[in-house]
Amino acid sequence: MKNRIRRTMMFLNTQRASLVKDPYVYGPDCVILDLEDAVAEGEKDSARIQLFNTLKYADYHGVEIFVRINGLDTPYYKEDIRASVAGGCNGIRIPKVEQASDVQYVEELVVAAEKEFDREVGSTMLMAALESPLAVMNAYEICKSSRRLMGVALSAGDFVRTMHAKRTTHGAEIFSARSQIVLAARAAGVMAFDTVHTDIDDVETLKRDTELIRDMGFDGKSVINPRQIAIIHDVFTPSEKEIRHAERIIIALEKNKKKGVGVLVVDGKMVDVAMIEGAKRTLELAKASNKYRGSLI
Ligand SMILES: CC(=O)SCCNC(=O)CCNC(=O)[C@H](O)C(C)(C)COP(=O)(O)OP(=O)(O)OC[C@H]1O[C@@H](n2cnc3c(N)ncnc32)[C@H](O)[C@@H]1OP(=O)(O)O
Ligand SMILES: O=C([O-])CC(=O)C(=O)O
Ligand SMILES: [Mg+2]
Repeated sequence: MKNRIRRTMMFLNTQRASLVKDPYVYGPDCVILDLEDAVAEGEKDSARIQLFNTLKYADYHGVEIFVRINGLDTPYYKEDIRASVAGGCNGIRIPKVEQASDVQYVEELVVAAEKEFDREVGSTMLMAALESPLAVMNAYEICKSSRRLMGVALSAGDFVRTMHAKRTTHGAEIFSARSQIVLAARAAGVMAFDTVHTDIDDVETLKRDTELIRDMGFDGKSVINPRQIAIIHDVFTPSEKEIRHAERIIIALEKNKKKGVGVLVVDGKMVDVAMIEGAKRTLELAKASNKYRGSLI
């Protein structure tokens, strides 16, 4: 499904059997089985075999599975795509996408693999990681490149490297990339994901960064460690007050639509039809966190 709640997408090293067997226990919204940078150069083939077996035989209890394939400048990506599609992953995350044609090229290989392995053509989603200045400049074209493209992600490690910038805790070096990516994604109607936070013990920065990207309009964040999941989900969970306010907006707007009234006051604030989408999203996020059981007051 192209649109659903995806607050966390947790990377794991496909080389390590202890990681791939049951990552769903940590409760991420999605996992990313990584064949790219987490896997050592000499282990690419064995990681791919482990990937296929995991996709085929492990039960992830409904947690969505993406595979990060190796880059299009490596000898590995074609076999990575075949193994991912043959195993039946939900989607492929393409690293270091620079232009729309990179996505379209991968799509051609995915179609061929879907036919080869009797998968429904069109069933494998794609997402693109934007990891360079050129990729960020081309963000809108990339977001519009394919009907299969579910979303785009900022990858700050490689972005900062290719910008000759320095990764900081205040994040000024990635602010323009974040802005451009979330704008492009929203304009194209796809989802936007923020980068990983590599300092696992720095909970304060992770929390602050997540609040920032939530307020900018991002849908979620890439994650490298299970300890980061609850922190991010917590930031994306609306408060009781926000839930009740969202409910009152929906009820009031529905009621007044019938009467031909477009603008009204709820909890002392002006609301109009433009706010209904935000209110519904608040309830979706509340449901995802098990904080809401559909009471509508
Ligand atoms: C810049 C990029 O490209 S990022 C994307 C590529 N990088 C990755 O995929 C790395 C993913 N993360 C990891 O491999 C690990 O979290 C590390 C190496 C960073 C740290 O590992 P650890 O020091 O073991 O972390 P920690 O002590 O918090 O682990 C706690 C438990 O969670 C497990 N765990 C840690 N990370 C993950 C993960 N990403 N997915 C699933 N399980 C994990 C550990 O195996 C451990 O399990 P155990 O208690 O049964 O032994
Ligand atoms: O996709 C990510 O967030 C991780 C990554 O590759 C990077 O930071 O370069
Ligand atoms: Mg990278």
